[in-house]
Amino acid sequence: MRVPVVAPAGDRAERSVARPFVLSRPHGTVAAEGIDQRFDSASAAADALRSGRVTALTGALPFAPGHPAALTAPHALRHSPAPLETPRPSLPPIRISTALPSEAEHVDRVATALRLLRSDDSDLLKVVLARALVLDAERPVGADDLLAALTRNDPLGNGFAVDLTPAGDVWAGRHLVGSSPEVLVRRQGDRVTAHPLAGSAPRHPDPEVDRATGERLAASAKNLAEHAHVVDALRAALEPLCTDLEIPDRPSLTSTRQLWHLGTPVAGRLRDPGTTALDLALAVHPTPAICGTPTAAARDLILDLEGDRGFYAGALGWCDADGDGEWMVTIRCAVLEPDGVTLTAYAGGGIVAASDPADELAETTVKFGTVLEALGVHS
Ligand SMILES: C=C(O[C@H]1C=CC=C(C(=O)O)[C@@H]1O)C(=O)O
Repeated sequence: MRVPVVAPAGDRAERSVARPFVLSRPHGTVAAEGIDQRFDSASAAADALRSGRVTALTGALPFAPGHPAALTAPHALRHSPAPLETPRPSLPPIRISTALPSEAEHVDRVATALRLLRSDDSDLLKVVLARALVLDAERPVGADDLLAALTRNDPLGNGFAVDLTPAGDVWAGRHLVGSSPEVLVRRQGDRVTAHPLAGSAPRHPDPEVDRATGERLAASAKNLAEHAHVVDALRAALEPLCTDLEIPDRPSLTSTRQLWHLGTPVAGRLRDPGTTALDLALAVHPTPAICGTPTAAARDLILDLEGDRGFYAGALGWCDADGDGEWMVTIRCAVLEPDGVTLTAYAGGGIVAASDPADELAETTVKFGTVLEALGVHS
């Protein structure tokens, strides 16, 4: 999957979100107001926060290390204690124009990954492969309207919009929008929490079938194996940074409007109060929920098969002067081009030795539902 490059439109400013960052969550909304400084380097931004040169950071981290981040030090960080409440936006008709790659090519890529996962010559245990859909809106749409549509369509009020301009010229005027159900890491004082998700099944309109589907997922050896990689990686990344790490032995069921997931609530206490939420996000990213195991082998295969993912499968969030903050895994999302009419939506799924290519394709189709349903796109 290559991120399409579209020439910036002259009237970009009119359509950019007034706020460079908004994250709506069930427990509250955080919005950035004004821009003091922009960073394309996460480590430079983390240093600036630690030294007190900036008082807060918001934005997005890319999937691949070394690629530009899109971080903003805002004038102010506004907190409100509820999910974003907005009037229903009036969106133009939006249609799917292109699948990147084609469905057949995605199936081929999964088959390639399976050959490695099943080979004695490879140490690959899990890899998350993704595909993209390019969407065309009939007339220009603003990131704020997409944020409103995504947040209103999520039963819990999850939604985000991030201005990607700090990442440099190619990203100027582009916005990342979505509704992620997955908390990468959250810090409140010395309390650290995370809620990794991996393992999926589609929801069903019939409540009995729906419940049975969830129960089957909770007992599925293939999905439990897929999930265990994520929990193991989080434990390894958080243990040096936390005491009293509590991780249940088995995942529990969690759901979105479109999917059941296996999720594990993780909690611990910070060893060093100087470790910020951004430091924690950089320590745990990329988890095997969006990359794989071992990390380097999975990332190399992803970059080889898909090309640059940009900000899909990265992280987005905020961090304040106390070091508190929340970072979400960048999934169930799309990038809006500066022209306001072109969107690229992304969906991926974890592949393990027991995966089936056709099922994996179907899983990505269901995952696209989060963005497509919210925007009224019919495929
Ligand atoms: C990579 C995605 O989802 C992740 C999060 C939950 C379940 C997943 C799965 O079952 O494969 C993925 O790990 C995505 O939505 O693009």
